[in-house]
Amino acid sequence: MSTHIGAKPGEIAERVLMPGDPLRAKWIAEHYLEDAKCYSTVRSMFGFTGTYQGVRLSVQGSGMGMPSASIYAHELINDYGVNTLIRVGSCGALTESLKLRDVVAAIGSATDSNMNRARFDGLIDYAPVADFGLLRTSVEVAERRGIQMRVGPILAADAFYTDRPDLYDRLADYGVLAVEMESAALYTIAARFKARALTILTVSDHMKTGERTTAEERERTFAEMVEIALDTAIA
Ligand SMILES: O=P(O)(O)O[C@H]1O[C@H](CO)[C@@H](O)[C@H]1O
Ligand SMILES: O=c1cc[nH]c(=O)[nH]1
Repeated sequence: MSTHIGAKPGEIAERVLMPGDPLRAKWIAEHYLEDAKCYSTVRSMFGFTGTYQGVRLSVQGSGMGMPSASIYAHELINDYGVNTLIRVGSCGALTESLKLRDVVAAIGSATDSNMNRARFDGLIDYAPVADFGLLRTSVEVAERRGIQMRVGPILAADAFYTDRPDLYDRLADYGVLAVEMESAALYTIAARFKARALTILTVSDHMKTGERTTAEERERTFAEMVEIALDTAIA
């Protein structure tokens, strides 16, 4: 096992879906994978491997925020040979052009995290971006499935609760669609270790209208996003 994942060598597939919520990982495994086997319960951050349409695939919870997601992305790639990571998460919409439950693919990720500033000695504003091939495939899959998926930049924020909603409005002026808490770290770590990464999100909260989904919906009802991610992962 690695420091935070209790799998034996070979128990994790090369392609992994990564929700923040470990119970969403369980739900995805139970609903979409055949012969799903739980390979890790360390910290209750569940991971499962099974097959989807005959292709071996894993689902691993990553927790909330960039420090947690960084640990799982790092260990999946470096300790288990994972080469494809697709985050399936929830997000807050920053623009009225998005509705609750819309699906968003993150082409790039702005961030207020200090992790990349530290990585580049505060001298470079590194631009974390999605793998182009995965992004293109996800767009094709969404079109094929008749799902309207928005593609654009998002914000990966360190804090869920903000004192500066004015900055969300300013980001929206610059085309940033939504806020979540992991994508910048995921894209950066994947780039560093030559893996492919993509973030697909469902709008669970709306910053402009105040609407929100329930915790149960966040765990279970993001099927369109999950199905796009599964088809993209095995393409
Ligand atoms: O639904 P998940 O994947 O956890 O993603 C979002 O939800 C959490 C906050 O509620 C953060 O992890 C954020 O990125
Ligand atoms: O990070 C997140 C995730 C969902 N909704 C938000 O407002 N923020």
